[in-house]
This record gives sequence, C-alpha cells and structure tokens, in this order.
Amino acid sequence: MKILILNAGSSSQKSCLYDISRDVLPDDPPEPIWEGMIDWTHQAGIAEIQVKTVAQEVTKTVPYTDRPPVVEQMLATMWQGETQVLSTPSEIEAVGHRVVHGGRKYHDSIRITSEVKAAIAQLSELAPVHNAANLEGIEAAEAILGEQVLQVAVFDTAFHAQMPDAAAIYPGAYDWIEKGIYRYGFHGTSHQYCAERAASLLGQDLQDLRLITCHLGNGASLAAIRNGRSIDTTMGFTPLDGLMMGTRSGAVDPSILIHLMRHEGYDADKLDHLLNKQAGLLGISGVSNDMRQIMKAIDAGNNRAKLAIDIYIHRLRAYIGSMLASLGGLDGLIFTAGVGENSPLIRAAACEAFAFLGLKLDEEKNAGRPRDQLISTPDSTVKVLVIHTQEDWTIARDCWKLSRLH
Ligand SMILES: Nc1ncnc2c1ncn2[C@@H]1O[C@H](COP(=O)(O)OP(=O)(O)O)[C@@H](O)[C@H]1O
Ligand SMILES: CC(=O)OP(=O)(O)O
Ligand SMILES: [Mg+2]
Repeated sequence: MKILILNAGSSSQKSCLYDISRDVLPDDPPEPIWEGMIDWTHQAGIAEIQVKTVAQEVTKTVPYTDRPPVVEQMLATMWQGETQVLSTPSEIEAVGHRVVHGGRKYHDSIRITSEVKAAIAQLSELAPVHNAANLEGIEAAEAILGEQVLQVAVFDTAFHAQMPDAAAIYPGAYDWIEKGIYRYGFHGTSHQYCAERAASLLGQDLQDLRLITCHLGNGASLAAIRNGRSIDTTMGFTPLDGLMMGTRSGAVDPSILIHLMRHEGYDADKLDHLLNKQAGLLGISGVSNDMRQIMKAIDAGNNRAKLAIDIYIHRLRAYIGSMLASLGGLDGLIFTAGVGENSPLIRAAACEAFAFLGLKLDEEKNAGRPRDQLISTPDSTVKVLVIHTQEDWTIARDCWKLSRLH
C-alpha cells in the first residue's frame, strides 16, 4: 500500500511516499519511492523544492508568498513530469502527518476528523510556527485525495506524555496543572525512533539503556530516555523552551519579557515574533538561522556569528548535563537532525565537556559522514552515535497500523 507522509518543520516541508506490504510491516525503514522537500529558508520569498526518486533528482526554486500552492506543486510531482511514480493520486491509500502539538487530549496517533482538525487549529497558539503548517498539509491532502482518504496525525508531544510529574510540572501556580500549563516536550517521534535505532545498533535491549538524544535541527531539543521512555526533555509548554535554536531563543529569564513589556512597549504578538522568529542563531549573529551560514560567517571573521556558536555550545552542554543528572548516568549520547547529523564541530564541542566521564570521540569517525554509526572510541565509557532521524518512517508505521482498523 502507498502511504504519503507530510512532515512540516519550522524551516522545511519534508514529504515521502512509501510503498509497503499491506500484511507485514518491515523491521527496518524501507527506501521511499518518492521524496519531496521544500526549504522555506533558502532565500527570502523563495522556496527551494527538491524531489528525488530512484531514477531522478530534481531541484528548482520558486517564488512564494503563501505556502499551500508550493506544497501542492511539490506533491503533484508524484503523478506528473519526470519524477512521476504514480499514474493517479488516488493510488495513495493513507496520509500520515507530523503534528507538533497534541495538547492535553492527544497522546496517541489518531485518524484525522473534523474534530481533530479543529483541535490542531486551536493548539496553533502553542506551536505557532508548526501547527498551522501541519493543518495546511492536512488540507492540501484532503483537496487532492478527497475527504474519505485515511489521514493520520502523529504528535510530537506523544512520546513525552508519561514524563514524571517532577519533570513535567512547572514550579509556577498549582492551578497551571489544571489549565494544561505544563511541559509537553516535542520532537517525540524523532527521540523515540533514535532511541530504538541506537539500541538496535548497539545490540542491546532498550530497557537496559540510559540515553540522551540530541535532536538538533532548526528547532532543537534533548530527551533523557530510560527504559525506552522519555523521563525529561528540554522543550516545555511550547517548542520555544530549552536550547538555543535557529530562530528561537530557547529558555530566557521570564523577567526579560516583563521588562520589555514595561519599558519597550512590547505586547504578546511582538514578543512571540521576537522569541520565535528573530532570536537564536539568527538574532545573535544577524546572519542566518542556518548553521552552515553561521560557520561560513565565522570563517570570514564575523564576531557575532562566533558569539552565536559559543552560546549555542554553552547551552547545549548545560542541557546535556541536566539530562545526565535526570538519568543518573549515561550509556549512550545520540546526535540527530540537520545540525546533529551534519556538524562534526558541534558534536565534538558538546562531547568535549564530558571527557571527564571517560567519554571519548573517535575524531576520524566524527569528521567523516557518519550515519547510523558509532563515533566514540571502543574504550569510551559512553557510546556516542550519529543517527539519521526517520520521523517519517515512525509516522508511516502508525499510519499502517491504523489503516488495519479502518
Ligand atoms: N551540512 C550541515 N552542517 C551544519 N548544519 C547543517 C547542515 N545541513 C543542515 N544543517 C542545519 O540543519 C538545519 C535544518 O535541520 P532540520 O532537522 O532539517 O530542520 P527542521 O526539521 O526543523 O526544518 C538547518 O537550518 C541547518 O542549520
Ligand atoms: C517542534 C519543533 O521545533 O520542530 P522543528 O524542529 O521541526 O521546527
Ligand atoms: Mg524537523
């Protein structure tokens, strides 16, 4: 059966089409028969579309003001033109969506109905960069495939739903708990996949491992995983908490917000825009949200870009330390997502702080292009791995399972 996956991130729209047996779910992720990616941050007002099939790879740039027409254009390359893999879109039997915020209500993957769509829309305020894009994807698929097609929402928050209260509850007012103001955590699909994949690569039972997964993409979060469960994470009520990110500040003293409101005329929307879209690597460097551009600027002698990286590394180390304390020890440290998979410098800088534990990186392996591979030395006390996150495959698995119930 053909399952389409739409994974809307803050800087990209990733999509892929799997063709898997209706009867047996493969253990390992199969190669998608089509992959589409839109990079929204390529250049202001210009999106880059990349489409890949077994036979073809096509890249083009298109100007845009609204995202949906670009998403529809990318999806159409499945049944039109040189990357065509379907004779008609109706061959797609199910569509799985990454939905970032599931709120209090949704812990498990679920068939999308009008009620679920309304809840995703309502939660947009808590994941302003994401839930709206997730909904656009759901509506694009509905427009192409009709309302009867099985669409499944897989929530970033689900994997963290069982976090212990001490990690999940903010030390604010007690009634925040009743109001749903607590730490949800995000990137759960990625943290879960990477933990399972790490156990399999290490040949160990996930139940026996204490792991820290570092999902470092445009958005970034860490998870502390024990017995295969998330027991702590760096993102909170929204995907703004925790680490410094591409355009997000991560955690800052809340008094700064009060100060800006009192003295600089900031209101909720202006603060939201500043902290979600104009802060982080972009805000400090003034160059870009993209780590590759930051590195280039550093090479060209840009001091603000250097400061941005220094803060990024400082915060990353501090939060790894925090996850380590929650776990009470560490068997494996995993790097994943755009920065985690592609930046030897960030991995080495993060690991350096934990050398005192006996963590030793194999410099050659780290500097290569590791993928689903150990990059620590054989005598390192902590295994360090780079894992290519496969959120899409995790979403496809849930979609396949739900398709059997319908
Ligand atoms: N070769 C690379 N070196 C360093 N950073 C990279 C590289 N390739 C991608 N990245 C970083 O990864 C980010 C995108 O990560 P990704 O996980 O795809 O993001 P998202 O899913 O949040 O859109 C880019 O903004 C860039 O900073
Ligand atoms: C939750 C989140 O921050 O997602 P992304 O990294 O895809 O922006
Ligand atoms: Mg992502």
